Amino acid sequence: MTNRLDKYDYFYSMMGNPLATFGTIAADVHRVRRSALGPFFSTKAVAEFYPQVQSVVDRLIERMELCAEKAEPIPLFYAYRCMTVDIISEYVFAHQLGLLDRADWGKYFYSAWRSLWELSPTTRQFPWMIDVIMSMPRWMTKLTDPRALEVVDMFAEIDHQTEVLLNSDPKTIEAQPQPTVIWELSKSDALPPQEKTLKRLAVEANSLIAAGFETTGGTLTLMTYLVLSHPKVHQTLLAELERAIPDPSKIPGYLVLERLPYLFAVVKESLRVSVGAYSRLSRVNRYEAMRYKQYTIPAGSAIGMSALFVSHDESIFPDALSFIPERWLEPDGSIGATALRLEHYLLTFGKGARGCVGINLAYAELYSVMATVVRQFGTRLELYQTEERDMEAVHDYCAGMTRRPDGSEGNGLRVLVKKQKE
Ligand code: HEM
Repeated sequence: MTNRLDKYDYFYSMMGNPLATFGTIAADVHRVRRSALGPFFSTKAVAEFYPQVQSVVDRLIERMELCAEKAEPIPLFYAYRCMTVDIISEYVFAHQLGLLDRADWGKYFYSAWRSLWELSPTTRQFPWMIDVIMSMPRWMTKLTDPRALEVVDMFAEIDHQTEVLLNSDPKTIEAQPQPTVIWELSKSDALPPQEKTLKRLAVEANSLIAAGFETTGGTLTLMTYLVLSHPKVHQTLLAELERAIPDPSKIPGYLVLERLPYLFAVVKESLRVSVGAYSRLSRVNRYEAMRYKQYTIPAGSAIGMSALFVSHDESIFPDALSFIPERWLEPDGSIGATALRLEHYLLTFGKGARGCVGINLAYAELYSVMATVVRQFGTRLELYQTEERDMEAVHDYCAGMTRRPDGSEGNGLRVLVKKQKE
């Protein structure tokens, strides 16, 4: 069978701009874009960028400490999303969108995005609606839904930052210790000139920020909840981190962290439980018919599968609805053949040519945040008025989404950090 599978344009029309790598429909166009983009998300590239990741995580910790002093609950649902936006925007165009500094923990920003996702089943049927929303004058958008202005303004800000970056002095950009993705793409020999226009690069920047923000923020939210609602897991993880990291202000790089067996198991099991994309990620073979068992699938048919069916398959993950990090480890608690076997069935990042390009960055964030938050706050960290229903994926907007965290449907993840004893 050919591996030239296109994305299914009907399915992706509601969320992917076809100019971006994510939303590219045709396999041959995608191959060119991915080959230019991929190297900036390799293990080596992410390791070079990692100090920036850790510095944003440290800012989160500082803000959490301030809340601890005032005995204020921390809306981690929002805080994690602020952090992931700031990290990915730093990498994409060397300019953080600054959500972590917002007094409201980016609640307004999230609410605007959320409205866009909630519209997505409708815009899939009527894709022209997106263009209508985007081309409305500001006053009309404000009148229709003031929250949508936040999204429209963010798109405009991303276009602006892309332009600022592309007009920067090369010496300033190239003096930075790590590459800046959009800058590097604009200079890439792997892309023809029409792929390096301001318009296309701004769409790519936009798409990278969208792809890297809710996904990683959502996984971190669920993972923190799972750890805190399983006291034995929390204790075991904390004990491992205390042994491996004697000084909590010196968190090692993620390539070191991912070798800590229990942390590794917590991250993998959280990814499995989170599922990622609940929808069937649809593909089309335009070129030839495909065979599945005794069936022939005609060329041009859409096919797809949801990761949910594998991550909840009892024959692979017994007691699949339970959170059991130990299932990833050998009986002696080490990482070995079991992890290798189960990894094959972990579809949260997708697989193959259209699998997640940001997987290494996502892992860097998951390991860094989990190690830092748990090691830093230890047993001072506890859930605050958060219930299982706040974590359930009850909406399928491609990614599974929880109830709105603004009190209208649920409350998201909130934690309390008890004040440090003098
Ligand atoms: C836990 C976090 C993440 C999860 C669960 C996740 C999941 C996925 C999945 C399932 C896909 C395949 C989508 C499809 O087939 O339509 C995908 C693609 C993609 N992801 Fe992620 N992702 C995560 C983090 C990130 C990050 C941090 C970035 C930042 C760059 C990113 C960028 C992308 C891009 C650009 C694609 C499209 C790849 C292509 O078509 O070549 N993701 N992701």
